[in-house]
Amino acid sequence: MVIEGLDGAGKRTLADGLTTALGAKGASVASLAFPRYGKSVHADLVREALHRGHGDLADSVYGMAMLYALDRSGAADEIRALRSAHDVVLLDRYVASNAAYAAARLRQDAAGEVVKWVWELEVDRFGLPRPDAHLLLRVAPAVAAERAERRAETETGRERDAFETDDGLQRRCAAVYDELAASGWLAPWHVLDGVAGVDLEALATTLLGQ
Ligand SMILES: Nc1ncnc2c1ncn2[C@@H]1O[C@H](COP(=O)(O)OP(=O)(O)O)[C@@H](O)[C@H]1O
Ligand SMILES: Cc1cn([C@H]2C[C@H](O)[C@@H](COP(=O)(O)OP(=O)(O)O)O2)c(=O)[nH]c1=O
Repeated sequence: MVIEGLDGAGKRTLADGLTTALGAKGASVASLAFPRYGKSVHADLVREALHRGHGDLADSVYGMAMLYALDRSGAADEIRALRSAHDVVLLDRYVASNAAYAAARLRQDAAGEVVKWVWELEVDRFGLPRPDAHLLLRVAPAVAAERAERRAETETGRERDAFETDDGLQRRCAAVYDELAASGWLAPWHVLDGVAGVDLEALATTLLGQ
């Protein structure tokens, strides 16, 4: 089960809440967040590039997308193992993040070239496990930006990065996410209203009933 959405949408908060709600129903839950900072060299390079390290690396849409994909590729076996050991595996961001952000950066839509490239690279070539479903935590870009900014003020080590401070990118990314959800890209999508709030108990029941 993959949670997707803009920076600051509340994905980590949802993952924590859902883990508790699923656990209360007796389900065993494992979770993993991408990029795997501190666990994969590719993820650490991403973070450094987003904070202006490594020269002009962050300017390359395909270069950055390749690093995110390599991080996931290194986790493929772990995901498979978690899947066989747990009822639910919750992933905070996955392949669709690459599709949404790369398309938004290149001003393409969900039918564009880079979204196809992401699929060919990560699904066809790297053989990453396909999710059963996506949860799109949908909030207006302005709300996500405000939450990310507040988090940056209160949590150390969470300074907003090059993508998070780019309002235009976040707006275009929201539009691509909506298109990916509407087309059922890679797996079915459930759209959640991240402003009204999510009924965790009802969501846990729905997910376990699938
Ligand atoms: N439903 C919500 N209402 C208000 N604030 C929220 C909500 N969900 C998360 N937040 C806050 O917004 C910030 C970003 O949430 P987080 O879960 O870290 O987002 P993400 O993982 O999508 O970047 C955090 O400070 C969090 O406490
Ligand atoms: C996982 C992933 C993230 N991203 C982007 C989304 C975010 O703007 C950025 C960092 O990921 P994020 O999960 O938001 O990390 P942080 O803990 O720093 O908030 O990387 C991609 O472009 N492709 C991907 O595959």
